[in-house]
Amino acid sequence: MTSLIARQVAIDERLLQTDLDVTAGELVALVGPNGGGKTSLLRALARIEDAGGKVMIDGEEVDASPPARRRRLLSFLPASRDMTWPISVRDVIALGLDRPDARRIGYLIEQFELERLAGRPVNRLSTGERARVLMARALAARPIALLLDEPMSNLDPYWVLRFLEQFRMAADEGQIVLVALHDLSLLGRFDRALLIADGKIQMSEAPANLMASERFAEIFRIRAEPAGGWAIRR
Ligand SMILES: Nc1ncnc2c1ncn2[C@@H]1O[C@H](COP(=O)(O)OP(=O)(O)OP(=O)(O)O)[C@@H](O)[C@H]1O
Repeated sequence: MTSLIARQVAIDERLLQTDLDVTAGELVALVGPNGGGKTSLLRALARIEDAGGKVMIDGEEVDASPPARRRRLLSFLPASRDMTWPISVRDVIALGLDRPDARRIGYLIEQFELERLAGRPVNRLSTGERARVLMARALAARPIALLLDEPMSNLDPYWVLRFLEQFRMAADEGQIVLVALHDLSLLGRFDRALLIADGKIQMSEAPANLMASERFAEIFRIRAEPAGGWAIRR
């Protein structure tokens, strides 16, 4: 079974030594308070930062893979939507590929409804539009593992649902999908949720169990309201 296996990854003062197993087909959410370590964990898994330990994807050690292979193993979507270069939408998506593939780019432009914007420089898009372009780029090479940092933070409700649909499709097609997010109302759409705080994975549970737990409320400093939603826990 295709999986991502991380052993003893750590970043000084930000991420304690962490082991993690994620199986293809599983949609996994990563939640936690601000500064808890979500981005640090994703960056450690993507080997963007020197995090020690090792990360294996589908049995291959990421550190030992040449750049072109690494692009097939994983893609990391950063939380920032900043893009200052005047590169066209089509060309930004192409950056996710090793070699030109007009069909693949056309498919992604269609999936993310970017036809009208395809020739426009990305620095002249709205934030949500840029989020769609960056997601298309992250998917372009059909990487085995998708490591996505707050991909839905700037999206309208339609696009939140469309992104969730894309993630489910990716998982169903055998990709590994790990998504950091803050919107707890979306957690129920995931198969498993990891709660990270103080640089440590504190819990790994089915979302409903996680949200019903005392530890979850304590770490987030919120409590569930009887009528739905959340209140500050004092
Ligand atoms: N470049 C950096 N250098 C040093 N410390 C950092 C750096 N980036 C983040 N940190 C610290 O590492 C810890 C974890 O940060 P991280 O960005 O991983 O959290 P997060 O869970 O993604 O937070 P948020 O929800 O605010 O995006 C925080 O205490 C933060 O202050």
